[in-house]
Amino acid sequence: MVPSPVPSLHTDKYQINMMYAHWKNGTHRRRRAFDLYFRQLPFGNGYAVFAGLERAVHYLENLRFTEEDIEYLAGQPENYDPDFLKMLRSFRFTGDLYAIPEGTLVFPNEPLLRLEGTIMELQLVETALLNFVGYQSLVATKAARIRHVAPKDVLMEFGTRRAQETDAAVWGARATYIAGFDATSNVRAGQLFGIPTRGTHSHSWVQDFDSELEAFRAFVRSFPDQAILLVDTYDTLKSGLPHAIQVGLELKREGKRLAGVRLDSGDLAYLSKRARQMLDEAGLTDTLIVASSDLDETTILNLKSQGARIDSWGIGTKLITAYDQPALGAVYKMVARYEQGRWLPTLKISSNPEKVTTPGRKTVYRIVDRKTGKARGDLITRVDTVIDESRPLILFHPVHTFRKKKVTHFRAINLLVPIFRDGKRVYELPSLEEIRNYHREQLSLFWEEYLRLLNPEEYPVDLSRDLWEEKQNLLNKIYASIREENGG
Ligand SMILES: Nc1ncnc2c1ncn2[C@@H]1O[C@H](COP(=O)(O)OP(=O)(O)OP(=O)(O)O)[C@@H](O)[C@H]1O
Ligand SMILES: O=P(O)(O)OC[C@H]1O[C@H](OP(=O)(O)OP(=O)(O)O)[C@H](O)[C@@H]1O
Ligand SMILES: O=C(O)c1cccnc1
Repeated sequence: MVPSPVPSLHTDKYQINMMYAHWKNGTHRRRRAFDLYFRQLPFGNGYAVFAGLERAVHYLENLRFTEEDIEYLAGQPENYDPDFLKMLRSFRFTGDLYAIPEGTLVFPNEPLLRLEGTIMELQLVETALLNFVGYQSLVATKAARIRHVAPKDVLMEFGTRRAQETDAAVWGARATYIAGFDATSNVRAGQLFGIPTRGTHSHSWVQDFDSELEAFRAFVRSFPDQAILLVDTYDTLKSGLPHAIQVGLELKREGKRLAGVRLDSGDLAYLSKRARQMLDEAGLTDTLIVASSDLDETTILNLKSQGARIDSWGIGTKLITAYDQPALGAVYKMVARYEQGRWLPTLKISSNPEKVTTPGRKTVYRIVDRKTGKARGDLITRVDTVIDESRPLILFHPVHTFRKKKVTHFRAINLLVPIFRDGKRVYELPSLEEIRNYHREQLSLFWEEYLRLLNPEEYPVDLSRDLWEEKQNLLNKIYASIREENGG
């Protein structure tokens, strides 16, 4: 099922104004190239998980200005020329898109998307693309951190009620599934994407009955074998668990099973250990223990270190809102201009050398050691660079250039694949299951040193020598011309 299209006006006003000014100047058809990337890893993690491509594809494919959009723009104080608005009626995305597949582990400064097209269309789409990729990659990365601390447990995404509105809830749920979550509570996300949906019940279910026992009996009657009973409405150890056990034993006598109990407050380590003991002593050894309540990777890791006996985790607020880092800070920068039949690299200078953009149309190779099957580093090259796998490759750090290494017996995997050519989609979107499996394979390419949660090793992302030199030359040229203009 394809979600409803993203409106073309889901953009910043300045994009429309630049489109208009280009149109007025007759420069709107200039061909340009942009890279979308981020500069810093979120949550102190050693990698990010790329997500957001599927939405970007639907968006670009369906990009249209409706009559209502045009009417709205006509009423704006900018007084757009009616001919410009007329032109928008037939507006379509006509450019090329290259992208890294969803689920890939990605690193700072690598182009995640490269777009080539008219300046007018490439300005328009900037905002929405940053919006999709930034948020979905952030949530996928947060989910990957949680999966890392609970590799074998059942992980359920419970965030919708705390999410930043509807789209964040459903696309966020999808991002968590890519990164290894097992299910979501959001039924619409299940319908749209085929993610398994799960649910227990709330405190109000228990409050709605005269007694907790009656509430539990009524619930399991509707879901024999599947019910998970929330045991903390009154008193977890003295009321909730004894009642759940009583109901569990009644089910057992009928040849059925109490699927689980959910702990939602108190000391989750202590309570889960006691719950396991009480359930086991009653013979309910296959009744699982689910926990929820403000969880994230740090709490889960702590609970595990305390010996918590929790089989399944329901995680909401801190996951869906990327609580400890609410934005990825992705950027979209012009990297090349097509002039007189050739692409000219362009860059944006910053006082911070790490923020100077890398000019030109580029791609990213993942260099994988053939013996160990592990990634040695990523290499950003010019788009037309072909890496000869039969010859040794020298990788060097783009800022600390003395940090070098020689790699032999490797595979060089080009991460950027064509998605659109001349506005036509040339890429078949993989299924969500394929993306999720691919993500798991991606993780196996990396040594644990890059994957650990705390102070991970920095994974090398290097520039090819010619690209590095091109950047230095362009920088020197720009500074020389600034000096000249300022009288040396
Ligand atoms: N043993 C534990 N070690 C570390 N953190 C824990 C442990 N048990 C629970 N927590 C976490 O401590 C926090 C407790 O939250 P809070 O103080 O709101 O209390 P609560 O028990 O959830 O009560 P209520 O839901 O009634 O407000 C939650 O984030 C929970 O995940
Ligand atoms: O804590 P989070 O990670 O955000 O997970 C979702 C929370 O949402 C529910 O609580 P809520 O108080 O909203 O409703 P309830 O009555 O069902 O407990 C649930 O019980 C979890 O505690
Ligand atoms: O199914 C649940 O237990 C659930 C779903 C969403 C939020 N809190 C709990």
